[in-house]
Amino acid sequence: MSISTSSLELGTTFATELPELALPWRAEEAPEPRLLVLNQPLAVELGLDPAWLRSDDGVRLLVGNAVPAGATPVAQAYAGHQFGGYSPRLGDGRALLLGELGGPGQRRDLHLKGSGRTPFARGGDGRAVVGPMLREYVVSEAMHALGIPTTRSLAVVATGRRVQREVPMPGAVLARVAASHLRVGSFQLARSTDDADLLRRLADHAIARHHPAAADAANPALALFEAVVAAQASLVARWMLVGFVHGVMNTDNVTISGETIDYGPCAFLESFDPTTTFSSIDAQGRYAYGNQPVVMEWNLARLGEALLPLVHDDEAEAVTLVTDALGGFRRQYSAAWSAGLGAKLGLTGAASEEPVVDDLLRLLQENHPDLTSFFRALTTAAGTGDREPARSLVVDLAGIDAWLDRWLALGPDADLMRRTNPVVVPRNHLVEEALDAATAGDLEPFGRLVEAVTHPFEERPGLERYAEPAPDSFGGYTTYCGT
Ligand SMILES: Nc1ncnc2c1ncn2[C@@H]1O[C@H](COP(=O)(O)OP(=O)(O)OP(=O)(O)O)[C@@H](O)[C@H]1O
Repeated sequence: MSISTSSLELGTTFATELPELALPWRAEEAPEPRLLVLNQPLAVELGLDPAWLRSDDGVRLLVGNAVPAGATPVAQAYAGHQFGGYSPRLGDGRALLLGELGGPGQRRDLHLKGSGRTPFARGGDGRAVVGPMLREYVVSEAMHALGIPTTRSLAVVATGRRVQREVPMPGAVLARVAASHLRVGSFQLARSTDDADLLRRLADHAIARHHPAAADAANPALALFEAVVAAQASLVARWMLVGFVHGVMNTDNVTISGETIDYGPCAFLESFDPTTTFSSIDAQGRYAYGNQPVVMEWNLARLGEALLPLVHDDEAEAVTLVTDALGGFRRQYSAAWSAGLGAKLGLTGAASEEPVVDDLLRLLQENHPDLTSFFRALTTAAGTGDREPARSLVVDLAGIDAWLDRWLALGPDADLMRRTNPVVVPRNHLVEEALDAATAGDLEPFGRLVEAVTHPFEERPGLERYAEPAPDSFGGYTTYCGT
């Protein structure tokens, strides 16, 4: 494949269809760009030549120093509720949509994060630093490997610039790929302008790009809303099943596509405790693990409000229709959670609806075992009959023995459990260790971590430590990884 910056074609659908939400802008020049990590499989999937991306020319593209001919990089405008408070004007303060890869039906955004100040930067410096960008890289790729819809990470490039944080840190740009960067906040902004045509064009754009079946519905805007509700109910159930805590579920971090976006103060549960948060800026625990479904429902209500004028001319009727559609969230979330939990226990069909499934939650809440280890221990019990690994993780031995008797009597499918319960998730202490090393210039631990978390269902010799909880158990660990 022969490709260069000048021959790379990037679509401009968003910029041309929604100019009110797209501010043409250029990245800040990176003085000494250096590729830290390239996602070779993703590059190939996108039809990009990894060897070219590694070249000086490719790295200049990935850091924003060069723009392909015909491309129109834009900062995208959006609004959003952050920790419950409405910000009317957010937008990409430190990011740019370079353009779209692929044709109709398979368009994907190529986007830069950390590429310099834009008119949406407010007081920010427009920059990002190596640690958090590598963190987004490794966690998003882990999520993808776990089968959870997510934005993807194509590359992280060090800029060669020191960025002022608490102490000066090495700067970096993340090249991110997403089904799109349309957010609930994009609709909130469009609605706030009172420009009915803009709101309509945004909905049409979202339907064409993500939920094309809605175009043929009697009420396309309502069908779009229903499709986003369904996608997000499924997504949050998947987060909950692996113990993922997003950490900053503001409406500007909820996509219309149903992909997970923005890996800031996120982490995976270790000890099972629904009140767990990992973000020091979330003092109230608004975005705690156990709150995530209800927070997502709240965020979707904000999307429903934004769509009201498109749903029906009569506002009262529109509210009724949107409220009914939002009611689908709880049903769909519960169905996805129950089926997923059943699969984690190797149970399908009627067996997955047995009370033993829900009874496990009580056991988990009372004993706080490490979530990932516990389900792998159950996998062992189903496969070999060895109950000791599971027993070793709980205090209430009589309780677990009685529960194991009832569950094993249902004949759980150990193969299904092996495919469903990861051995490896990006545990916080391992991520921090790898990022600290990378920030100091040693990328080897990061490479090993990526290798482990992108094969989450494999028990591989030499990688045992990636399956182990932190030695001091991270139940109460709080971090905000900064930006
Ligand atoms: N250093 C910064 N300079 C300028 N703007 C910033 C900076 N950090 C964050 N922002 C802006 O603040 C808002 C909220 O930030 P948040 O951390 O949710 O987004 P992000 O991580 O930068 O990007 P994304 O949500 O696309 O992953 C966004 O509008 C973002 O562009």
